[in-house]
Amino acid sequence: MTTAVLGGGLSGLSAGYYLLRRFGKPLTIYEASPRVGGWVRTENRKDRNFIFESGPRTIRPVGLPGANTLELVEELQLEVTPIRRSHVAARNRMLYAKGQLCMLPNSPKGLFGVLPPFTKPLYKAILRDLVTASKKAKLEDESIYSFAERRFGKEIADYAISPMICGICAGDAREISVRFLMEGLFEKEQKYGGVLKGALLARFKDKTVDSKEGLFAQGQPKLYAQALQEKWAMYGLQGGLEILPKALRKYLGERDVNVQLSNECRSLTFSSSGVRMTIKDADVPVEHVVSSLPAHKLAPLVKQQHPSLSAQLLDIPYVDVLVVNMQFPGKLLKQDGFGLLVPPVEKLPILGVIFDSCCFEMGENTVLTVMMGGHWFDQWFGNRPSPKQILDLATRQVQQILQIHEEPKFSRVHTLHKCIPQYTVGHKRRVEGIRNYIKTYKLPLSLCGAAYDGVGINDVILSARRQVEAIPSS
Ligand SMILES: Cc1cc2nc3c(=O)[nH]c(=O)nc-3n(C[C@H](O)[C@H](O)[C@H](O)COP(=O)(O)OP(=O)(O)OC[C@H]3O[C@@H](n4cnc5c(N)ncnc54)[C@H](O)[C@@H]3O)c2cc1C
Ligand SMILES: C=CC1=C(C)c2cc3[nH]c(cc4nc(cc5[nH]c(cc1n2)c(C)c5CCC(=O)O)C(CCC(=O)O)=C4C)c(C)c3C=C
Repeated sequence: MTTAVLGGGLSGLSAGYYLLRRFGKPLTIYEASPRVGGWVRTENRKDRNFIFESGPRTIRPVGLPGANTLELVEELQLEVTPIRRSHVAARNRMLYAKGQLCMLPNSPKGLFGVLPPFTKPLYKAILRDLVTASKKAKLEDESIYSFAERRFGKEIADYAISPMICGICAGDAREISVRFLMEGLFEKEQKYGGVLKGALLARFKDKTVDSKEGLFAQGQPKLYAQALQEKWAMYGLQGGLEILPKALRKYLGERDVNVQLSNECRSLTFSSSGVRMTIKDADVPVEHVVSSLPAHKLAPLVKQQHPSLSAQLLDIPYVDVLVVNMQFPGKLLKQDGFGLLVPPVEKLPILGVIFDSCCFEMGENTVLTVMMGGHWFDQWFGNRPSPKQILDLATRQVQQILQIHEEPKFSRVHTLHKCIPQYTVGHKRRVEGIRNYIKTYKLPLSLCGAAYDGVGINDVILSARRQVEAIPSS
């Protein structure tokens, strides 16, 4: 079978890896930009012993998706930097709320005291779940905010769930589907009438990889077993996360997979014998195409032949994020940790700050990443401020929140346009609709990537694997 992949981000490169394993060659990956990696981008200042990440920096070694990524990392022989559960970056997560830095509880003991910004001990929210009946009419979906408010109260929805959603998709919890992060809990609530019961059941699941999934023929990956044994909370890669797409590209190139950079796909035309891709101005036929493109980028490619599919793809919204990396000489943080999130009820112009130099060894540097915009991009940045204005704003916020009064010595401002999809209420149905359309019209097209089956690195790699495994053999 001749196959091609659209997009050389992590999902597209992973699709290439799994396609090579399943169908062999010929195989070509078409990437519009002059580099691989998509949103994964590292600036490694080896000369000064620090790293700036404009996209992701850590991966969670959790469950089947986590094990799957570790299998790939092992195959590519990459060096990981584990962050164990005992590490300060795993233990200390903060909120900036009500004018102060607040440490989130990191042990069951923390549930019994009154920890600002909360005004009641957190165990009371759990009790509330136990005594609150679920809605009489069964729900198919709802926002994660309304679910949390219903089960645990408004304070939890505002100060725990909403900032968490900012730290995963820069989105507004009032719009994001409960199925995005809490599908299991939501379904158990719908079935049993309570989340706690569901949570208890979920604790027994997912500790080990379910061999029934049939993903790992040789047993669970060694690195995953090590991560479980050593209690990793998350991990990075030595040299930064961009090492992963670069290593995938090298692996594929060494096996004669054609990775064509600066080769944008401009349209797709399907027929009974396969699909014709317009790559730049050339017409390229293949039997099957795997698209890892963001949904809004795939939509125009299919619009002429399949306007309804195109419209459904455009129904998946995206948001813009501003990322400001800053380096300061010396150790300046008063409190180490992973970073802080700002609950949207605070109405501040930032979503949060990541303390990169606490997560990873960066010598005598303080490296911070300030993230802004997301769902609230237009509200704060609709007047398109200059990079200098954005840097000044981020620097003032760092001064105010972290009491760091120096100016950063090195900095970078990135505007990430439409970088993260929003799984708004009804997302699961929308994705089913898109895939049903493809099935009904027997289009030789598979969809993977952040638009559909999860926005994290683990999700996009696993989605590539599952989509490749589901391609019918001709
Ligand atoms: C700020 C930020 C922080 C994040 N932090 C984390 C984190 O800590 N942990 C985590 O697990 N995940 C994190 N993520 C999510 C993670 O980065 C993404 O899920 C992942 O990188 C998405 O990969 P992808 O391949 O699906 O998409 P993309 O990276 O968007 O790749 C798609 C590729 O397709 C190319 N393309 C577009 N149009 C065309 C065309 N017509 N023809 C050919 N090529 C085309 C693009 O140039 C791009 O290279 C973060 C994301 C962001 C934005
Ligand atoms: C502490 C501050 C954080 C900020 C600010 C932040 C911004 C931010 N994050 C994403 C996308 C993702 N982040 C993910 C994981 C993740 N993010 C933070 C913290 C901040 N993120 C933490 C502590 C973690 C690890 C999660 C954990 O251990 O519980 C992920 C992956 C989620 C997964 O399923 O593994 C994504 C995706 C964006 C777009 C963003 C911009 C504001």
